[in-house]
Amino acid sequence: MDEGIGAAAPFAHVPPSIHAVQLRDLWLRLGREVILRGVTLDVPTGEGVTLLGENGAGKTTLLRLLSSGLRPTRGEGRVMGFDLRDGRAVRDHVHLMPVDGGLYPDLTGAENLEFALKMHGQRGDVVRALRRVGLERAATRRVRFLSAGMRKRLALARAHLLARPLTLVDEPFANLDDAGRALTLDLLEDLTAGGVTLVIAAHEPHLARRVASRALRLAGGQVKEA
Ligand SMILES: Nc1ncnc2c1ncn2[C@@H]1O[C@H](COP(=O)(O)OP(=O)(O)OP(=O)(O)O)[C@@H](O)[C@H]1O
Repeated sequence: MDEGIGAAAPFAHVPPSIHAVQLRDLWLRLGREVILRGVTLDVPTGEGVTLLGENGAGKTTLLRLLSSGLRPTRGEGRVMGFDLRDGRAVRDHVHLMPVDGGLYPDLTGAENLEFALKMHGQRGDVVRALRRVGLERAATRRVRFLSAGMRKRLALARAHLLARPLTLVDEPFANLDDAGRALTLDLLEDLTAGGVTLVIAAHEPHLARRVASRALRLAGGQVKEA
């Protein structure tokens, strides 16, 4: 039995939405490049999705759009019932774990987690979270001195502490050893068991699909069932 981090917040204020993601003919242009070309997609709440696609297909871009880091050029989108253009509401309900972890390099491991909790007005057991990912010794070390795999573990601990209803994870298995991959699967499983909807961009479908069984492929700017 896994030791839970025990911080999953009740999201009683989340409006009932049977869909975690609803996109309608969504287009996105970045500079001269059109990355998304009319994406239409429904992801029911609680249904885990593995997002596949070649390098440069647009997976990270789509995750950034779903977390309101980018605005659609055309089309409509809602996440957890909120319009994608409503950045504040989206940020309150969606967590993106970027491929590099998106951590603050000059803060320690513990400070990164404490700061994330504070930003979201949440409480959580940071010491326990660090222990859960085997990073007790990183509590007082600045992130800039951690290895890529350690940063990944720390970012996972943060995603787990925050447990946003829609959690987007970009390449969670990259830079991890076997133990790290097993731990990642455990933590992601915990999230889904707690009702979190996961979208995982990954190049390892055999791993990602163990926790997010529906597979989608992004190619030519469009999303299709894989
Ligand atoms: N800020 C930007 N401005 C212009 N083009 C961008 C920007 N960010 C990404 N792109 C382009 O968008 C396309 C999709 O990139 P993205 O990072 O989303 O792909 P990906 O599927 O996540 O790739 P990978 O598997 O390599 O991580 C690429 O052609 C990339 O060059």
